[in-house]
Amino acid sequence: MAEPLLAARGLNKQFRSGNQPVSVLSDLALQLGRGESLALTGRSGSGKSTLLNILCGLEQPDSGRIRVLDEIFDSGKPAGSSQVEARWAQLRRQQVGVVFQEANLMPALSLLDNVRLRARLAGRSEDPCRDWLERLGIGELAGRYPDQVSGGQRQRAALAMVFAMNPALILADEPTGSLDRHTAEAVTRQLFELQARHCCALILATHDAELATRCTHHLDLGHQPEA
Ligand SMILES: Nc1ncnc2c1ncn2[C@@H]1O[C@H](COP(=O)(O)OP(=O)(O)OP(=O)(O)O)[C@@H](O)[C@H]1O
Repeated sequence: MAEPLLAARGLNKQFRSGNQPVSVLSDLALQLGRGESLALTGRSGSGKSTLLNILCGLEQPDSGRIRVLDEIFDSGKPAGSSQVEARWAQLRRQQVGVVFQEANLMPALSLLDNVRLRARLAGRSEDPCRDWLERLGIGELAGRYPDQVSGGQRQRAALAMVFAMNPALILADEPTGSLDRHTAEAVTRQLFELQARHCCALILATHDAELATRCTHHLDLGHQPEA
C-alpha cells in the first residue's frame, strides 16, 4: 500500500481552564492518502480547530508524531524550535493549504494580489489566479482590498489562494461557514473538484452533516475518550 500523505499518532493536547487541565485531544491517530478526504466533526469545543492547527504546525501538541509527505515532527525527538517552525512554514508555503475561519489575507494587497502572492510563494504560475476568483464568484472584486469586501467574500478569496497554490494537503475549518446556501454549494463543489483533479488530501472541519457525508472518511472528535 502506498504511504499515506499525512500520518499522525499519539497526539495529545491539553489546555488549562483556571487551574484545571482540560484534555482536548487524547491519543489521537489518523492517516490520509492522496485523493482522500476526512470530515472532522464534533460539538463546539471538541477540538476540531485545535487539531487542524496542530496538523499545519500553528500549534504544538503536548506529545505525538506527525508526518506530512517526507517531513516528520516527533515530540519525542525535539529539534530546535526555530528549525521546526521553519520546516512547518515551508510546508504551509508549498504543500499544505489552510482555509481557516478567519481568512488570512494581507490587508495592503487587493484580493487578486493576495492570490498571486500565494501562487508565487508556492512556486506556481500566477496565470490562473484571476480565473480562481471568477470561479468562486468574486471575479468582479479582484481589485478590492480585504476590508472592502464581506467576510464570506474574504473566505472565498482565501479558498482561491489555496487553489492557486495547488497543495498536496488542504486543511479547511468550516470553509463555507459564513456563506449562504447557494454560494456554499458552489464553493463546496469547487473544493471537491479541485481535490479530485489534483488528487490532493483534504481535511474539513464542519458542523454540516451533509457535507461530512461527501468525504471518504469521518472522524467524530465528540467520541474521543474523556480524560
Ligand atoms: N489557546 C487556548 N487556551 C485555552 N483553551 C483553548 C485554547 N484554544 C482552544 N481552547 C479550548 O480547547 C477546546 C477546543 O477548542 P477548538 O477551537 O479546537 O474547538 P472546535 O471543535 O474547533 O470548536 P468550534 O466548533 O466551536 O469551532 C475548547 O474548549 C476551547 O475553549
